[in-house]
Amino acid sequence: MSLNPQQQAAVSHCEGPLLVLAGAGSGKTRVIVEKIAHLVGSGRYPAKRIAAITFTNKSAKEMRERVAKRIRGDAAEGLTVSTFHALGLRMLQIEHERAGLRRGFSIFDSDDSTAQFRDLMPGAKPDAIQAMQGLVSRAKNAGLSPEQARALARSTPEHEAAMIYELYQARLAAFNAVDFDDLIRLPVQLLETDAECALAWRERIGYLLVDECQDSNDAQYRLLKALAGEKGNFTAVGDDDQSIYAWRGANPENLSQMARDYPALKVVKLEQNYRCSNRVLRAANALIANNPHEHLKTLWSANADGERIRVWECRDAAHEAERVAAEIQFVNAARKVEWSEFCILFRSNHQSRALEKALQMLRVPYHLSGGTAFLDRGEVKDALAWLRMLANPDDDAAFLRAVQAPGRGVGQTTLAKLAELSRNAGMPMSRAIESVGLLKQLAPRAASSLSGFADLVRGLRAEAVRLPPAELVRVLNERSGLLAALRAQCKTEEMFRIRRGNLDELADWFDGARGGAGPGELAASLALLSHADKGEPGNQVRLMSLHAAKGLEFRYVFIIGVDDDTLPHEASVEEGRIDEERRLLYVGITRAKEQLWLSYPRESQRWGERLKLVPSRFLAELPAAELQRDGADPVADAARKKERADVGFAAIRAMLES
Ligand SMILES: Nc1ncnc2c1ncn2[C@@H]1O[C@H](COP(=O)(O)OP(=O)(O)OP(=O)(O)O)[C@@H](O)[C@H]1O
Ligand SMILES: [Mg+2]
Repeated sequence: MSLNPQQQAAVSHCEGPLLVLAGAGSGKTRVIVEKIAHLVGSGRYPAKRIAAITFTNKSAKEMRERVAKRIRGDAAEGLTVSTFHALGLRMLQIEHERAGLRRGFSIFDSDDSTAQFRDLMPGAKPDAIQAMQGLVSRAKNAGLSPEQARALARSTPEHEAAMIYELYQARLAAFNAVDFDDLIRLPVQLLETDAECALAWRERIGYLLVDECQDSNDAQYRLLKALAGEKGNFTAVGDDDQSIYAWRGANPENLSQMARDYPALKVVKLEQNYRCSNRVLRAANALIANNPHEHLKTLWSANADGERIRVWECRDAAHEAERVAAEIQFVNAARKVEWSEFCILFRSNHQSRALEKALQMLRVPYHLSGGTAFLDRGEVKDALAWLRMLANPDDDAAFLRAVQAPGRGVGQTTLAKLAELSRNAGMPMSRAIESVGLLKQLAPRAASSLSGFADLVRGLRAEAVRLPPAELVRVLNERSGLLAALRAQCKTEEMFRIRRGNLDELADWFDGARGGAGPGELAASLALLSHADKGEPGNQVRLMSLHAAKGLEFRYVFIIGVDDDTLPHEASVEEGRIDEERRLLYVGITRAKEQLWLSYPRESQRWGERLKLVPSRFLAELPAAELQRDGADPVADAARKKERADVGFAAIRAMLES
């Protein structure tokens, strides 16, 4: 597979900033991989001075594997391939002192943050709390410090938000903790204000490559700029038609801002799509042409036309799921296709339920990304809270979770009182319980329970120094009482086996993590793993959301729920964000290499009532010549039916014979 001339130009341009702006499947990610190989191979940069930024941990892993295949031996050693957040975390771990943090600092997940906001806004409704949290997060992603936010505030709500931001940040500092947004904001602030530090990092990272650049937010773009410096030794690749994270603060404008910030920016466009069948590509082109464009980039493909896109109208979601499952089983048997070559995409996670049921019924093996939310499991969160507390005595949020997992007869009133006493004494809660004088002010039963807890924590802290992290997790699960509580909680042995499995998986993960890192650092990097990244799918049909499918490709792709309530999502319609929904479908369609199915239910159940659905408005934007609708071609339908029946019988015969 040789590179085309434009790709070659992108790979060999090594001095100064480069932006590759191109549509789906045109080889942008491939350019990044080849470029890393080129930079290392030509001796311009050793691998340890190169950092490639990807959008998810999953794509980071994939890129690492692709690079390992391209570069032989240990020449790739020390290469950084990570997400913006993981890079920010590493920077903070190295620069913790400059950033005002102590070793072992914690990362607050959004639940931890919400709890803080709730506390700072007593009596406020959940909606108001969520809105405030969003506002503060937006300020952080715009790279503002609390002081800057205050200076910029114009209205009363803005003043209020700036004030809450300041209080929230003070809490984080007291807990020796950062939140996800800080993982980018703090490194940016460091690099922008500390010239010496910036210089050191530019020395450390000589060349930067950023994939999926259209989905970076302002703070991430600033991190890129601060790391790349004025010379701008970077390669960014992106596609404004695939910007699907505006709701999370992504700003595709950064792509044009880049041209203003770097007058020397070289822009390379790629126009050949290597991924999709021609029909799929023509459909995708036609769809996205409905969005406003400065420059419409039309992709072409030398691939075969392929089969027409099937459009299915189904009775309801259950019927839709059954048809999809049956079709997959049919294609798998008839064309000898591996399960892992199929992918089913949906707009919202709840849509996977009907699919799972249908796939289970037909015994089709599948892997659901995101849905299992390993890190959201109560027992895993409990164990992580324990680890956080052991590594960071200042982390009150972790303390509060751990002291109640399992419950030890310490009620909310006592905990509130303890919080107050420790605040007055100027120490974190996990230290306050070491003080006999302080405990005396609590009810005797609770005090004795807390003092027992303090002994337990002291003992485990000693183990934490001694034991390898994975071993620590195992010891912790036993001694903390987490396992025993889990056993008592589970109604069946089977249930206990599954949930205990989650804890084992956590220990395994620590086993596999890079050597030398302490439990605190590991807990921090684990907090960064998005759910979609956990668990290795085998030879299984993939189920995932359209958002999670970005950058991936599959031979056979099904997109379900292409109705006018789901895609475009009704909330987006109300808020006038149709263009982003169209991009989302564009991303979905362009995942397909060989064949694509689009389906929608005629009705759905909502709050116990039947709701009539109409096909998505986007279906009307696809060229009719590329589609094959249900019932539109009776002859073809009949032929397929017969073929399917034959294969069906063959499958049953095979089953009976085996
Ligand atoms: N010059 C080439 N010759 C043959 N195949 C290629 C070439 N360039 C890329 N490909 C293949 O095309 C497919 C799409 O490439 P890649 O994933 O890099 O595209 P992309 O632009 O990153 O897509 P997306 O926008 O979806 O992220 C891959 O299977 C890749 O191996
Ligand atoms: Mg890509």
